[in-house]
Amino acid sequence: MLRISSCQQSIWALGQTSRVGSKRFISSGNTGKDLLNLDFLQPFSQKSVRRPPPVASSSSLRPPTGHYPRRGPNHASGSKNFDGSGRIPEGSRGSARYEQQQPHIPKITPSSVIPYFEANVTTWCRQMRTLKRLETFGFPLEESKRLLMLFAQEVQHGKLSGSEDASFHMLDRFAQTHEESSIDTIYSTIFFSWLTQTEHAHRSRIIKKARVSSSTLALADELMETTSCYYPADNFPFARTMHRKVIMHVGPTNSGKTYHALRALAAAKTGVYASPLRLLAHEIWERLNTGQIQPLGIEKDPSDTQNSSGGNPRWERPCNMITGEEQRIMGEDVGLLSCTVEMLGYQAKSDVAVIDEIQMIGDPDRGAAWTDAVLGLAAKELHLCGEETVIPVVENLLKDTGDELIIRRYERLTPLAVEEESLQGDFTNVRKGDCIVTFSRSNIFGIKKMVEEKTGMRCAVVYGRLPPEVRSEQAALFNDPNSGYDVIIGSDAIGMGLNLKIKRVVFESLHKFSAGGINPLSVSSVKQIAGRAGRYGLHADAGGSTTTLHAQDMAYLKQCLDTPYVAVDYGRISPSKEGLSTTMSILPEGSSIETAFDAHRFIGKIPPHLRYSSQNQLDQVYDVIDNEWADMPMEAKMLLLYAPVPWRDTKTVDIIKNCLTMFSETMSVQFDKAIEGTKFMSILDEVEEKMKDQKSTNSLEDIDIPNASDKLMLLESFHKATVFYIWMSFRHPVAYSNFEQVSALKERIEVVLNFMLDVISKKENLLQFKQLGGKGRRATAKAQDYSPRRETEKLQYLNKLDLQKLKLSKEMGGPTLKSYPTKSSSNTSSPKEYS
Ligand SMILES: Nc1ncnc2c1ncn2[C@@H]1O[C@H](COP(=O)(O)OP(=O)(O)OP(=O)(O)O)[C@@H](O)[C@H]1O
Repeated sequence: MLRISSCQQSIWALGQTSRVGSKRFISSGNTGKDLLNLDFLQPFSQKSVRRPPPVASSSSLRPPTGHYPRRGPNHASGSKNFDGSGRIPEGSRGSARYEQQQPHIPKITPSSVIPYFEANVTTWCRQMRTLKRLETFGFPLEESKRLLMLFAQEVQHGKLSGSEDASFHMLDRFAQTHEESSIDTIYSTIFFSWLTQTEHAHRSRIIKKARVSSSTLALADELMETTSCYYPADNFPFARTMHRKVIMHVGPTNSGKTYHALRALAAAKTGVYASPLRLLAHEIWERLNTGQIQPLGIEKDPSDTQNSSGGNPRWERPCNMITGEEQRIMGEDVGLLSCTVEMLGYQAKSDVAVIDEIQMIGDPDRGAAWTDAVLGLAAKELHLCGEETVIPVVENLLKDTGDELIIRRYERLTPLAVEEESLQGDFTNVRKGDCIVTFSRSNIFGIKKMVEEKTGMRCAVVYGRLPPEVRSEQAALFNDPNSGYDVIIGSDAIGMGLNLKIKRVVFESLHKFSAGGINPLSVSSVKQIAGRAGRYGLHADAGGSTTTLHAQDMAYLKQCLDTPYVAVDYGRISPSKEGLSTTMSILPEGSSIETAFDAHRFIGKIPPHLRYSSQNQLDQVYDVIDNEWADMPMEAKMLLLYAPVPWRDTKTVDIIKNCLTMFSETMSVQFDKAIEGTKFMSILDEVEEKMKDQKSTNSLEDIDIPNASDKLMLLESFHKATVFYIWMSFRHPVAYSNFEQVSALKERIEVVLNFMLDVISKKENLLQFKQLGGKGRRATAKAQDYSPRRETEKLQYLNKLDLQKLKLSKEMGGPTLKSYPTKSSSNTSSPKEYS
């Protein structure tokens, strides 16, 4: 636990000492263990009043006027056509693409919603977590008990389930697709909408029967008002002044969706490309600047020449780039911008905006950024590229904006064949142009070793923990026919964003470990990954194929490719920074960030086609921010919440904590001090020495790095720490003043990581090969040399290295105030981007 010094307290002078919120008491299941002995509920728990459910037509489900949800002051008049029905969307039964299977979640059919609601209300009201949650929101315990008792009584007497009331409280959400906590959430939001109903008779009854004070009712009203977001489109007044033309480009992977949207962008005077990945933002930025995207309406001309990047000089479009950690500014008056979706700004109008991978709107962790982008981009023409499955969610979002929606459907440009046979577990069947997909990091290196031994071909590797720069480099090696890297081994990170010359995708496995155990890959993931084979325009022999390593997986592969995409049931929404701050100001003093999020999740009304973002990834964040840095000012907490912090990586988090301590104590964060006591620099130096050895022998065979796998992992963590520092230096340039040095360090790590990827499969047996079906025959490894291009680059790098190290050690000594070429950063929000 970090100690908060007195100096820190004076900097974070909010005087917050007592914490009310804690997540510990919130248990996940309704097991009965957390039931309180709430005698006050006994009169109602025994007699469940059952009545036949009313038939709720979609029109009858419209919230009555004069009730919550309240609309913000900026509500656009064009949004009167919002349906607000809460009806169960077509195709919403199936598992959502990004959700875990939750077998313990009850199946509630539309016709059993009301019996379910009434029969289980007492259980919900009796749960310890229900009462405790109300307490963290500031409701007095005794009043909460009486309120819950009255609520249970009224529910059981059918007071909330007449057709008008059922629709007002949106009871049909019980029958929509569920995630783990949704039953609890739905009960809670119904409870609050009941509590804050405005009719005089209702209020008098509550005051009289539950003996609730007016301050408690006022608190409920205030919380309801600040946490409700029933008309999220209203949060973007700038876009609401426009009548936008929204064009959805939908179809399978490799069907040309993005191609058409990008042509419109390249022809626009002003425009923005929003990417799911840093890598992709970079790629599009480069392609626009170097004339590799043919602007719509501009034809090829026989007299056209090629620039050094292979682009057409007539098509070059100056474009800036902003991601969480990088800014490439070509000029102040440049009309185009490529950025990650979390870095979008909503204060400027443009002609064309492109949002890529729109189906990410359903992603539990990041989906809210896509929802904001769809609602908030003030573009005359908004292009959304992605899967067809997301159309209903977008349609629902746009009902509230009055925009025009055009849907363009595409077919795959090249055929994708499923091969008759698997590789029969034999790596000698691997061919040039294969991409082998596996889901653990150690498997990746094990397979690389096996393939290299058995076929003599070299393998590039791509997986999620690798920095995007290294992934790009590995992809370039695979795409370069002269590099010697003929095979690529990857995790599902290959599914998005890299242009790879894959001829065949081979699944080592179709199961992946994720929270909750080992689960089969979703249909959508299988299609997306397999679809990378035979990228249009990259192969002379157009078309690709897919298969599995093991025969037993073939049936599931075929089944997935034959199954239609599963619908995205709902989009995601997150409380805004401002919303959270207001909520914090209403909650009891010292409340945690987690309590503020909970208030939004468990009180506020949101439209039926949206859900709040998942809390899964925030657990570690709460641990650090709420427990260790409880006294940190709200603004600093919010910044940290959106910073690129790999919360599960304790090595990186330790460095980040050092940075935060330095920031709070001295307002000067020196990176060398933050990493003091770690092995990071010594490992980096050690590997760089090995690179020099390799330079003299020109062979990897004699390079021996003990515990290379562990060191690789540490270097990956080290890289993430540099990324965090650079990100913070954009927000606090004076305090995080080692920007240039840390950037140089980051580049060094990237080069070393690439080297390690080569070394590692040579020296370590990372896998039980039998498990992979290897026959144990050790083929003579062919000595592999680097391609001339790569070798020259490496020599140049090594020559620069000593110079750089010298400079770095001098410069890291003390605080230096540097100004950076491009620090716009009016937008410091949410770079939780994937890289
Ligand atoms: N009409 C076309 N003429 C030339 N090249 C095209 C055309 N359409 C698409 N391409 C090329 O085909 C490849 C796939 O296109 P694109 O990236 O637009 O597909 P996509 O449907 O967006 O797939 P993904 O979702 O996998 O990115 C790209 O390299 C693109 O430049």
